[in-house]
Amino acid sequence: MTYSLEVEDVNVRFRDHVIIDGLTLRVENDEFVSIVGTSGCGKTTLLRTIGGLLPQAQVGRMTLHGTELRTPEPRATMVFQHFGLFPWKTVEQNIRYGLDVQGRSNGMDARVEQLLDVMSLTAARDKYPYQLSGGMKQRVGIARALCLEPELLLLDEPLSAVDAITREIMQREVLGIIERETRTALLVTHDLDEAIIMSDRIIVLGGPPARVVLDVRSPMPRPRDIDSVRSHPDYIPLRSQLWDSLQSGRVAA
Ligand SMILES: Nc1ncnc2c1ncn2[C@@H]1O[C@H](COP(=O)(O)OP(=O)(O)OP(=O)(O)O)[C@@H](O)[C@H]1O
Repeated sequence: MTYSLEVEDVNVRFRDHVIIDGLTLRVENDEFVSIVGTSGCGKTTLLRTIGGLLPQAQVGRMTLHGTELRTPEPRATMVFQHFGLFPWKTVEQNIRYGLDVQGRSNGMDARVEQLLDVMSLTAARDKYPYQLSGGMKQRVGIARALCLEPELLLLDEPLSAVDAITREIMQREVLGIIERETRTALLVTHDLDEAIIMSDRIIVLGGPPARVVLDVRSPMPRPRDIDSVRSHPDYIPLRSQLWDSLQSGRVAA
């Protein structure tokens, strides 16, 4: 088994409040894994720990392709729920930001153009965030993360702040991107349908403290598209299984 990400024995507490207590997680190469769970069970805390954003987290072992992961690194890039765009930078400048910080901008013009094109942002390249819709801002956030060509994409409810129609459009786009770019990805979401549509594997967390209630592999093969997933005979049974696990995680918490 080739694991891309290995996280063993994660422990996080905020003061006396234990949020994660000895959780272990492994993600295979190019696997798209969703983490679902009721509000407050520790999903974002787990993602932030993996992204190196929680210095107080204690982790027995955390590696990406065998190399230790401790602090925020371009190898593991996060896309946040609230975009995190710089209001004074244009779309293109926001996408290039990570490259600029790392001094990697030279020679990356083709990559930036490709992402502008893939994200349907070419016509908006000189616009500022205040001139963009929620869905466009989110595409800029995802393009900025992809521009760094991360080995691991950490997605913290990246589609939660957009309306239902934009959300479905974005789901289709992100699915397409993941299929084309084959990235290992961890997605935190509240949305069971989104988890089923996007994922190779779904982990249901209960808690806090966060613990794995269910770890299930999708019966729907890649390449996936929303319509074929929704009409798949295993869609409803899988959704019921996830829902039951969510309830059991909540009751036992
Ligand atoms: N910086 C912090 N300081 C203190 N407590 C925190 C901090 N961050 C998170 N918590 C607490 O840790 C618990 C888990 O929070 P977390 O954001 O990880 O949950 P979540 O499962 O992502 O929730 P949601 O689905 O509502 O976003 C919550 O009780 C929250 O109040």
